[in-house]
Amino acid sequence: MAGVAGRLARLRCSGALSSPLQVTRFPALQLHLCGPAMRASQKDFENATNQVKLLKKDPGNEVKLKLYALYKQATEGPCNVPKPGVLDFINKAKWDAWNALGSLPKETARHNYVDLVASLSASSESSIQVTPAADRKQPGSDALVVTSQDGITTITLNRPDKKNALTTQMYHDIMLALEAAGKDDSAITVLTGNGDYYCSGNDLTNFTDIPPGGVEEKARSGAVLLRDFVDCFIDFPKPLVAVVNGPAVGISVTILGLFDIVYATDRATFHTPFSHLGQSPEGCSSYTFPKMMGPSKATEMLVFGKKLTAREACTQGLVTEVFPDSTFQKEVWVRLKAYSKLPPNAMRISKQVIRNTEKEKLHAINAEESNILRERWLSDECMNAVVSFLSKKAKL
Ligand SMILES: CCCCC/C=C/C(=O)SCCNC(=O)CCNC(=O)[C@H](O)C(C)(C)COP(=O)(O)OP(=O)(O)OC[C@H]1O[C@@H](n2cnc3c(N)ncnc32)[C@H](O)[C@@H]1OP(=O)(O)O
Repeated sequence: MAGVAGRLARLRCSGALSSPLQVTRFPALQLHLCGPAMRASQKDFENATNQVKLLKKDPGNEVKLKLYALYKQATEGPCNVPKPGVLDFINKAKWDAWNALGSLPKETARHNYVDLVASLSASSESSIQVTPAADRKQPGSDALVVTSQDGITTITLNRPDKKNALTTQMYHDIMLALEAAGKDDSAITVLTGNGDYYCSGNDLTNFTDIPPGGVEEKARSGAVLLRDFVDCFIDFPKPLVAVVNGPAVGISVTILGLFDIVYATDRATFHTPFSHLGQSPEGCSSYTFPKMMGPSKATEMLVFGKKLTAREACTQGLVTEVFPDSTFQKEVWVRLKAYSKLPPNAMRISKQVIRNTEKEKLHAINAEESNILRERWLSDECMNAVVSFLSKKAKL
């Protein structure tokens, strides 16, 4: 554990790569202002540092780095600490951002900080004032888009530049979206991705957001989140369809066993590299995969990380049907629109007849997989894999 703790200490990030609130957890953010402010007063600056803690929306890593750099410049002046080593990538990113401000005067930095926080607060306010269509509560960030049309509620993963990797916020938003979709007047619910990927699985930077309770607390809360997330798929009451628009990795693959239909473009691949990541299967795949494809094919995927093409996944029963990429969207949506016109109550009841017998078992398996993963997340094998990816040394 000492090795893990050491690496985690380097991974730990209080503003650059984690939640918005962590911007405020730098020791340096304890105020010790000196000198008069010329354009933004000391009071404005203090208010702004408090306002940052109240932002409702994660401003993203780039903005967090800017805030960090401006804060340091405003309170300490030009960067005056040694450059961190190349492997200490988080502190190096922070150092780079601060150092890039050169000899910017403290007063200007203070003013820019106040301006930046004001603009973030304004956009955060306007995003929660938007009245959602069809009385739907909108997700907490743009990373998830929920729409309803033609009797279909579509939940779209919308982080194409990150291959739709799932942030902690997105897990929560997907759960809320599923809860609402389960109760709305649509007949079918679809999960899909925006961009060239369907989803690259868990966002590995989630591991860098360590709470005050340390890595054990992080692993514990991660396991609770995972269990709750997968429970929503087990319990989803109406037909749930995955429109797999590109490659799928990790948890986005394992939960496919809980969908009622999986349509895939022939460009999609299905990859569960848990051993490579020092992790273990989740999403009830330790049960659904052997059941659908037999234990040995499931082992190739879940233990040895064999990546399946869409056609192979279809042969194994993980995918319902594969479509040529050029006609994928058109063919799939025509099909789904026709299905959505079928009597919704009959579809809902038929789904429940098919699925309900297994529900209790699936919940127990989900709880067990989540517990096992909690242990795995504390292992050196897992931490090494995450560090390798985040330091850009490894890709799947
Ligand atoms: C609480 C619930 C936990 C549930 C447990 C879940 C487990 C899992 O899901 S395990 C699977 C985790 N996923 C991965 O290990 C995938 C890691 N990503 C990759 O290996 C590659 O990015 C790729 C193969 C998915 C795509 O490679 P490529 O086409 O070369 O694209 P880039 O690597 O340049 O990616 C663009 C951009 O996106 C970032 N990114 C992609 N995937 C993730 C990810 N899973 N987590 C964090 N970031 C990811 C990537 O770092 C690039 O970012 P920039 O460098 O900033 O552009």
